[in-house]
Amino acid sequence: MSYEDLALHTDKYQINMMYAHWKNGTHNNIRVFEAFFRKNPFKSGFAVFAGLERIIHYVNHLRFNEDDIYYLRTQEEQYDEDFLTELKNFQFTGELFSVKEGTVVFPNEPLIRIKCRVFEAHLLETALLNFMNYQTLIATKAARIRHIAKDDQLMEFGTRRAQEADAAIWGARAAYIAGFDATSNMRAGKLFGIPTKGTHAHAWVQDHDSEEEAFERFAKALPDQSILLVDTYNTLKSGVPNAIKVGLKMKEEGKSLKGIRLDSGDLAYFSIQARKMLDEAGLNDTVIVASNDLDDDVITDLKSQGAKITSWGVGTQLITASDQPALGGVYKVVAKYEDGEYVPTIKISSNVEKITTPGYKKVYRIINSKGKAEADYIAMEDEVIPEKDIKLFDPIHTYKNKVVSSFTAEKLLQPIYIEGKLVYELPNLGEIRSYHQTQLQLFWPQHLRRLNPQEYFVDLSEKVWKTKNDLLEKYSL
Ligand SMILES: Nc1ncnc2c1ncn2[C@@H]1O[C@H](COP(=O)(O)OP(=O)(O)OP(=O)(O)O)[C@@H](O)[C@H]1O
Ligand SMILES: O=P(O)(O)OC[C@H]1O[C@H](OP(=O)(O)OP(=O)(O)O)[C@H](O)[C@@H]1O
Ligand SMILES: O=C(O)c1cccnc1
Repeated sequence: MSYEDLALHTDKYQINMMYAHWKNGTHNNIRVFEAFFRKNPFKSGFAVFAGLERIIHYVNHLRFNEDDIYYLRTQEEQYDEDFLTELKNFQFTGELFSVKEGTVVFPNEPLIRIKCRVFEAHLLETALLNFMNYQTLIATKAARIRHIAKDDQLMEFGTRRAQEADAAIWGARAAYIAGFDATSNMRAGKLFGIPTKGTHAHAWVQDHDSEEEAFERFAKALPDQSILLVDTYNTLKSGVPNAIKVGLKMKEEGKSLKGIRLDSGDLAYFSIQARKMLDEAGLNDTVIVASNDLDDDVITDLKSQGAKITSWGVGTQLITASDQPALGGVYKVVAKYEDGEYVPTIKISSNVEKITTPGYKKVYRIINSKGKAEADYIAMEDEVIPEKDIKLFDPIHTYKNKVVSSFTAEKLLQPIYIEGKLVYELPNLGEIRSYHQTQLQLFWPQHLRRLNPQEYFVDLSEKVWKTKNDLLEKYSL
């Protein structure tokens, strides 16, 4: 893959803060920032973390080139030349921890933690959130679709409606992580190794004198991908009968018609009728593929109507996350590193949800003796958590608590960069996809269901909880 120069892929206020720090001589102060989101998207009970690989590409290639420096000079004459020289020598020198792609994650837990010079931390914020927010959103939407599609085939068809080229390919990758089987985007296939699949468009049928001829020629050219689009003229009166004629000829030649695709009309009714017609003709192995503005809601409904569709092409609604077009992930400072110590900092808000959780922290997934996740548990980085009898309590209603006696505590944040050096071995996409499946096994179905899922708890250690409350008290006016 070729890498773009993304140093200026940031908000101007980040460069302004970098400048002001530099001017005041505070740019080398070490700070800890965390990226997290406050609310699950799509009223889901969870999200699926994605975006780390792109973040790693970004950090690895994070340099200001001559053009960038020239541009900055033209934009702000107050930027001192020595500051621009400092930018020329910029590289990430800090520490970055992250959860792995494919991890099932929840609101208000750190997904990425950065400890570095404040100068670097500011520059990274915008790009890092841009990648994490979009890819996590699409992976979560894809997981919801996979959840209801069960074992059916899912194909990602979104490129033509995606918010430009980057969204198309990284969205295809996020969808694959969360359980889609293939993408129609050949570039995504090439870059990431995602299996590619495709049928044909109406234009193919319209380009021939008859629908039957169109089907025959397509099937002859590509017997292994013979999925015929049957709705150009009349689905049940011409499309399906013509596909059956071709299917029977293929059968005589020892081949098989792989499928038909429905792309309009009542997909439940058409699929039920088409299934009958195909079965009566002995084409029991020919599958029915559907497309047309599908999403998890429509697929759920179609299944409840007994639709005979076993393969789904999903485009627009997935790639644009149309029922919630953004994940509100944020990046907040949580600690200052001063005189060898981490000093927790807090952001107070009248909106309780927006109050941050202070401190240089780590997060564990507490897994009980039955192999199920009980809660996530946020502790200070230097805290030693109990080996048994861990007390989990609701941070607001602390009387709601329980003790889990026997458990394993899995660390969610993995070291990615230490002192600016990449220490993480990037898994391949297949490994990420399988890891996501094993993640889902950890959770009870009530947390994973699509509608009104039960909340999964993200709890604080007593030390973190006390630190937060002490700071709240200190700053309460
Ligand atoms: N039986 C069904 N139950 C619920 N939703 C359905 C059913 N059949 C199709 N749909 C969905 O209803 C919507 C129909 O949209 P629309 O009216 O644009 O499609 P259409 O009638 O097939 O026309 P077009 O040719 O413009 O695609 C699509 O999202 C489709 O997936
Ligand atoms: O509906 P989506 O989930 O985005 O899936 C991709 C859609 O793209 C194609 O349609 P096309 O671009 O030719 O337009 P049309 O079928 O809407 O006319 C295809 O036939 C699907 O309907
Ligand atoms: O292969 C297909 O059928 C396809 C691909 C992209 C968009 N619509 C359909």
